[in-house]
Amino acid sequence: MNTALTIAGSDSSGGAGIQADIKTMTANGVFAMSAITALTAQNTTGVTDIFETTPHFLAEQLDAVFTDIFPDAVKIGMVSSAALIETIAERLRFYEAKHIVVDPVMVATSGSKLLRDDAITALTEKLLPMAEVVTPNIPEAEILSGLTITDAAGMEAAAQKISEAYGCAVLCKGGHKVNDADDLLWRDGKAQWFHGERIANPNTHGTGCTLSSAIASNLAKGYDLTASVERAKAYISGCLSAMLDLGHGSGPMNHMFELKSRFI
Ligand SMILES: Nc1ncnc2c1ncn2[C@@H]1O[C@H](COP(=O)(O)OP(=O)(O)O)[C@@H](O)[C@H]1O
Ligand SMILES: Cc1ncc(COP(=O)(O)O)c(N)n1
Repeated sequence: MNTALTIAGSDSSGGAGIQADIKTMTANGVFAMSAITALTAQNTTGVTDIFETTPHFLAEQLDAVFTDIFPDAVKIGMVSSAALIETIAERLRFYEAKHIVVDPVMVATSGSKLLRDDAITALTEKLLPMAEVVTPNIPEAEILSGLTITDAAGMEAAAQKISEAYGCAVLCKGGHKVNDADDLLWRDGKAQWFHGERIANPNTHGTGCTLSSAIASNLAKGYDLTASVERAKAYISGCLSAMLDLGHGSGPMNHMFELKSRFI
């Protein structure tokens, strides 16, 4: 069985973070492992507290995973401090980790901040250069590029700038647009668009976590980046189309929309 590791924060409400990642990897047929960067006290309406793992304990988790079951792909999500980012970069370089997908999580769908301001430089300088692909949403792409994005051309310009600055492919996600949900991949100087029908579902808690984990799962199974993004788009569209409605805020998605288990 192919294996994937998520390095991210725990979401107590189960819709985003480590929990979304493990559900996604499982539904996509890979064995999921985790290294937890922080515990969040969170639900669909917001984050009330964050308890960070120490860099030492994060390194211990990474050592435990890499020395036993080497992951075929790694997804990195919420990492709130520069010290934790540096630990991840150092350990992943040491183990020569393959197929690294970085979701530069900055703000939760509910509006709560998940990255300290002083950690942005560590993220760009240490993690992006190691990434096979980085998956910013539009506000994150604006911060990473320093550009304002108002249309498709703006997504291309920002993705190109980030890609050229840090030497990685960039998938600028279109979930924050109004008319469609088209995502743009900038790789090796070329743009490639992935069409997504906009689904009228207000429950989008965890969409970014889910997409990046689905991409990592597909890379783990041996698909190339284009096929991995295509398959991940189909997966997120399925999760959103299932129209799960839980909680009082922007709720989580249904990862079981196509599972045909006799235990469901
Ligand atoms: N309402 C929607 N309909 C269809 N796809 C969506 C919708 N909202 C988000 N997506 C897709 O979900 C993925 C995550 O996008 P986005 O919401 O922009 O990320 P984030 O959760 O990081 O803010 C992207 O592939 C995006 O196109
Ligand atoms: C622990 C954790 N990690 C990430 C997110 C971002 O979620 P989204 O995928 O909705 O941007 C979150 N809300 N909580």
